[in-house]
Amino acid sequence: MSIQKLGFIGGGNMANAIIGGLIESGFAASDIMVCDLNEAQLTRFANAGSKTTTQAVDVMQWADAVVLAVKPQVLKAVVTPLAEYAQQHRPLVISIVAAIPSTSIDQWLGGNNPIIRTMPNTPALVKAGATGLFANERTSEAQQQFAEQLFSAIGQAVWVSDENLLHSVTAAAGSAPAYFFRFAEAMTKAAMTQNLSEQQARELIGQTMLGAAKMIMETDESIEQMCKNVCSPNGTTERAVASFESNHIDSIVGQAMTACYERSIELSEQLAD
Ligand SMILES: NC(=O)C1=CN([C@@H]2O[C@H](COP(=O)(O)OP(=O)(O)OC[C@H]3O[C@@H](n4cnc5c(N)ncnc54)[C@H](O)[C@@H]3O)[C@@H](O)[C@H]2O)C=CC1
Ligand SMILES: O=C(O)[C@@H]1CCC=N1
Repeated sequence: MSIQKLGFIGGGNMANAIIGGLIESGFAASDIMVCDLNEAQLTRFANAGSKTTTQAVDVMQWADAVVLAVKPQVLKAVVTPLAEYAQQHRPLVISIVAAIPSTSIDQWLGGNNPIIRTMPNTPALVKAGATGLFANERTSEAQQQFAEQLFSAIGQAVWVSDENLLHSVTAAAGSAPAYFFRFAEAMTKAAMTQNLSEQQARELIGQTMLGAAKMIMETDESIEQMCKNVCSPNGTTERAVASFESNHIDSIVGQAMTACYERSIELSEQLAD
């Protein structure tokens, strides 16, 4: 079965980022249907030319591929009533929901469903997302190719063969834009104490983060060496890096990512069946 019609159950922050990036990459808005209980959330999708509904069953009956994009805490209640439609229509199910394993989603949808679990992130909105993907054994090669094309259209798609690695992907990518935003916020505050305006700081810091990221993605130099290349002996950068080291930056970052990883496992243990 070819996949053309893409449905979303949940039209919030992450769905909006994915849909925005897909339309920007040329995906037809009219081939997208979004379901959300909050009609205000649906307006932006309708304005972009997508179909909208407040009934998840409409998506399940219409779409060739259904993206589950509600919060983990409500997923079971949302999908369980859709089992009969999943069994009849058997769309490809793509979950962006953190922590909930494909086995639980499959059980809640009546069994034997092709499911691809993903862990995307919000830079998808500007086609610079990073997404981890895992396919259960009922997905076809064509379905896996569709998912890869979908998430490659909005950034980098990385397959994992062990679904448990999606906990690690959550810590390293799914949640990680927040780490960089928080770091940029701290840099902006510091820059403003050094008399740059907030706009000047935003432009300089944003471009520097973008440039560093492009160097990581487009060169083969180690990240450690690229850091050393900035540190002129006895210069300015050495002082900044020394300050980071004396404040145990590796420990700070490691503790944060461990907290994220452990919360993902905790949610899985709490919510999976
Ligand atoms: N925000 C992010 O950066 C990322 C989020 N995710 C995952 O994406 C999922 C959604 O997260 P966000 O978009 O941030 O949350 P959100 O709260 O912005 O969006 C969730 C949407 O689901 C809607 N909803 C709730 N119950 C519904 C129902 N019964 N039928 C239809 N829609 C319903 C809500 O009205 C809301 O608009 C979560 O499972 C999260 O773990 C994954 C990767 C990144
Ligand atoms: O914070 C969360 O739970 C979601 C999943 C990854 C990013 N946001």
